[in-house]
Amino acid sequence: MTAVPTATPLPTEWRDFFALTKPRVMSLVVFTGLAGLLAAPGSIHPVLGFTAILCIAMGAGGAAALNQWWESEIDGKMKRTAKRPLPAGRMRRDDARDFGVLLSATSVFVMLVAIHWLAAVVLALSIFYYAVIYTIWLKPRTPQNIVIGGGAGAFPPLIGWIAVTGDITLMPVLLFAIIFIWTPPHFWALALFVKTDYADAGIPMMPVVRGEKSTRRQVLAYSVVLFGVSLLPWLIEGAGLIYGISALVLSGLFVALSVPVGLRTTRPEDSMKPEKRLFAWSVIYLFALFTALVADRMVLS
Ligand code: HEM
Ligand SMILES: CC(C)=CCC/C(C)=C/CC/C(C)=C/COP(=O)(O)OP(=O)(O)O
Repeated sequence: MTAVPTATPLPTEWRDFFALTKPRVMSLVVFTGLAGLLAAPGSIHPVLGFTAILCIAMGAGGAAALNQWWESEIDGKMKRTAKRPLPAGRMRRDDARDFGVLLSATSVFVMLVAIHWLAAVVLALSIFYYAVIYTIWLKPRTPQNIVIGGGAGAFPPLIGWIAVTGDITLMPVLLFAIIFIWTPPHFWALALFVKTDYADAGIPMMPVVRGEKSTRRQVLAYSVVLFGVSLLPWLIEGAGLIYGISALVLSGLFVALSVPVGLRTTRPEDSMKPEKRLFAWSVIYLFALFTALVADRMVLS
């Protein structure tokens, strides 16, 4: 009897380089970039469209590698991140840096020669924003790191859109705004249940510096603003009814899940369930909202 061949796992080094790109987080980053590209008016040759998305993925992955190169010591102090390739000692720091620089530079270069100069400029800006402005400058200094730094993760739909149209209009700016406003409740929901991790690593995240009560109130406030901002593409008639109704339902649920987070008083015996639920929903929410945007565009055209 012949043995059925089983899939050989990637060699450890390859898996570690892949892990440096934060693949699970970046899947949503790339998805929102794809949604921006598909929702934009006009069309792009599928090969060029694929190239543009590949550039966003490489740029985001390269920036994530640079983020871990810079933070290897801090990552080693937190339970959530201690098993990453650098703090776990499975990779040399210089290799991670070189990998990050190579991916980032290649992504911008290919975007420039194959797609559009403006898409390349905005991609370069977002890599710089995440790797330098957020990681090196803001994150260790201020509890507003997420609010200002959130801009980095909001660029991909804008880049996807520019790849098709070559310019920036109100609609892609609104897509940027949705992710920008979504980021604080997404992250602070998580930070509320890994607060001690950040405190141990000396990172001034909002729950550590301002306390839980203030963070909870801010999560709720941002969620309410997100509700309004997510409806704007529909209100300005940049998207139709499929998007509008989806945004109403999805953002309504976002606010509904933020209420128990926002109004909860802090008691040591409390389980952290509401913030875990909100964090999980934040990820599903963005996938679903951008899917609705694309579905809407497909039906309209
Ligand atoms: C400054 C902005 C952001 C911060 C600080 C942040 C932080 C985090 C952290 C710490 C996690 C936990 C998972 C892990 O350890 O890797 C996480 C998960 C996640 N984030 Fe964010 N995030 C931000 C923005 C974004 C953006 C813009 C996106 C996509 C558009 C995103 C997508 C995700 C996804 C999909 C997960 C779940 C990953 C999983 O299933 O493990 N995040 N985020
Ligand atoms: C195209 C392009 C460059 C996109 C960038 C996308 C981007 C900025 C995503 C931010 C998401 C992210 C992994 C934040 C983690 O914060 P952290 O690094 O503080 O989390 P950690 O504590 O897990 O290291």
